[in-house]
Amino acid sequence: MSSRDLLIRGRGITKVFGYGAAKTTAVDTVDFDFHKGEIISIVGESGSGKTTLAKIIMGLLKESGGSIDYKGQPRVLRRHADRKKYWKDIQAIFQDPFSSFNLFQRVEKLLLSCIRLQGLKLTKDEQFNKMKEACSFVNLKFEELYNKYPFELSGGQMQRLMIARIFMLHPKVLIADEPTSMVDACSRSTILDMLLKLRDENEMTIIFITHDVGLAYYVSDTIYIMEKGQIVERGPAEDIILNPQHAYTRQLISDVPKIHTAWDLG
Ligand SMILES: Nc1ncnc2c1ncn2[C@@H]1O[C@H](COP(=O)(O)OP(=O)(O)OP(=O)(O)O)[C@@H](O)[C@H]1O
Repeated sequence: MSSRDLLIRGRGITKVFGYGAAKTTAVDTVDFDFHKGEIISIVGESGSGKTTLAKIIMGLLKESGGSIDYKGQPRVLRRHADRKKYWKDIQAIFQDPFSSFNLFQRVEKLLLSCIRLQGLKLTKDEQFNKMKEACSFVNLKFEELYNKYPFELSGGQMQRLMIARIFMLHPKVLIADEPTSMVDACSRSTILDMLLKLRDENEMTIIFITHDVGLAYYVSDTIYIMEKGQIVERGPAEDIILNPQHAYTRQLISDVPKIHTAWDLG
């Protein structure tokens, strides 16, 4: 991919929590280059710093050191207006869908807020059709969700609803932090296929945050392996999985049975 397509570039990103003996370096001098339409997975065990890095990219946490460029310019998130503009382009789906929604806002209000965020002026009928279209994209029936509160939905329905929001918002970048943690294997591949379809339709950049090397191999163009806050290996998904160079990558892969051979259920 040419440097022309470079969308987000991070250099020396570091995040330190706490002070003195209680100090934790959650993210340690991380460099990254994410391109338009690229699917990236950041893979590592629990506590390796993936979510902290995702929150920094998202602009929800301030880095202790390093710099991020967005579309070739230093990213500035000082004023509310800067953040609002950035969040029009970059959206996230987090592990726990219940933490992402206002639980006292009905489903239709939640979807309507996406239409407002885009600044669209639509008639009631057009609004209804847009919400219906977004729900059917993720195999949800809008009529069945109408008038319901998020806490009345299952975890899987909530995760689909989050993707429906992304469908409506058309962000340039999506950060998906374990987006299929609440669904069974079958719904899992449906959700992944939905996200890949969005990438194909919108040239969206997707950053998957996961501990699952198999998922990373299945969906990504590029894999970053993260251990104890550092990126220990990065490269095309095929190279990383089929020809891992770092001992930690080899260990992650060996924990997944038969990642690149057919499953033998006999
Ligand atoms: N707000 C915080 N205050 C103090 N320490 C934190 C905070 N958030 C994260 N940490 C610490 O930073 C380290 C990295 O945590 P992080 O949640 O980024 O890891 P992770 O790889 O996303 O883990 P998981 O897969 O379990 O979500 C951990 O040691 C964690 O305890």
